[in-house]
Amino acid sequence: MPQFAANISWLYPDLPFLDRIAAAARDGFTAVECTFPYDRPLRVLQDRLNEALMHLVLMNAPSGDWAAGERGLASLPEREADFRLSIQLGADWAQALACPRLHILAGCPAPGAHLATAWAVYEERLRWALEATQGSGLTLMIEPINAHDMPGYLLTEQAQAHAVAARIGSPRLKVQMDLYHCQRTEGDVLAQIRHWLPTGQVGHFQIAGVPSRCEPDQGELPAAAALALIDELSADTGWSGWVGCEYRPSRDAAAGGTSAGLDWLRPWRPEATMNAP
Ligand SMILES: O=C(O)C(=O)[C@H](O)CO
Ligand SMILES: [Mg+2]
Repeated sequence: MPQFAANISWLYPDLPFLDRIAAAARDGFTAVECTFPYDRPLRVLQDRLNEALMHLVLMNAPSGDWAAGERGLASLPEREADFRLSIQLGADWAQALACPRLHILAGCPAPGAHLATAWAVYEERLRWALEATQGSGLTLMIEPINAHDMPGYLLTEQAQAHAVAARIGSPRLKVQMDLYHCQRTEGDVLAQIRHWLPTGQVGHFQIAGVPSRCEPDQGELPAAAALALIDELSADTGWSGWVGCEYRPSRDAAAGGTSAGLDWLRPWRPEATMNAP
């Protein structure tokens, strides 16, 4: 059975960030993931995770000036010093939170930038990050992201990410396969899962409906078939990661919010106590 993590940067939007951990626990999750936890007190975050008996399984390294349009620093030649600091900070937080996976966003090269240089810088930076975090137990993640949501983002296709991971060749560098981005960019998501999961280079899945990015069963993503395939291939290959629920709930608080929209998850967690009716 796939294991599911609630992405608390996206789910439970009607609650304060820290309260989303307990809300996810009430809905039967045993793990959460998030994007950027850095503006909350680390100690409080640790306490909330411990109180809810919740694992944090994925977070992002700081990714530059988000408000100014930056989406990671890893491929930006002029941001080397800031990139290194972001990895050090992200790794420190991940370790303090016992989070085993740290996503490093590739970044959006400036319009007109020399792309071959951006790719070379990206690979060199990932190698540096692996070296800098050696002995930490952290797995570093790279994620192809679709160009509708993140115009100009360097890494958009599964094959690009897998080629980078294969060239670098570290068991601590894995691909974060977000089925929402994959379906939007490349389509044919079942064939993509069947092709890439057995490589051993997929370290995490995420899921959302396409194109709305709401509950996974809304829209064109074959969510049930995708989860069944992950289940089947996990049994064949021994894959044992998480599926992050990274979507924007379609129901507001008055309509039951995130919890009421979790019906799609019910077949996959028969043992869990879920608040959803
Ligand atoms: O946007 C996504 O899909 C992600 O998973 C990243 O964390 C970007 O924040
Ligand atoms: Mg994602």
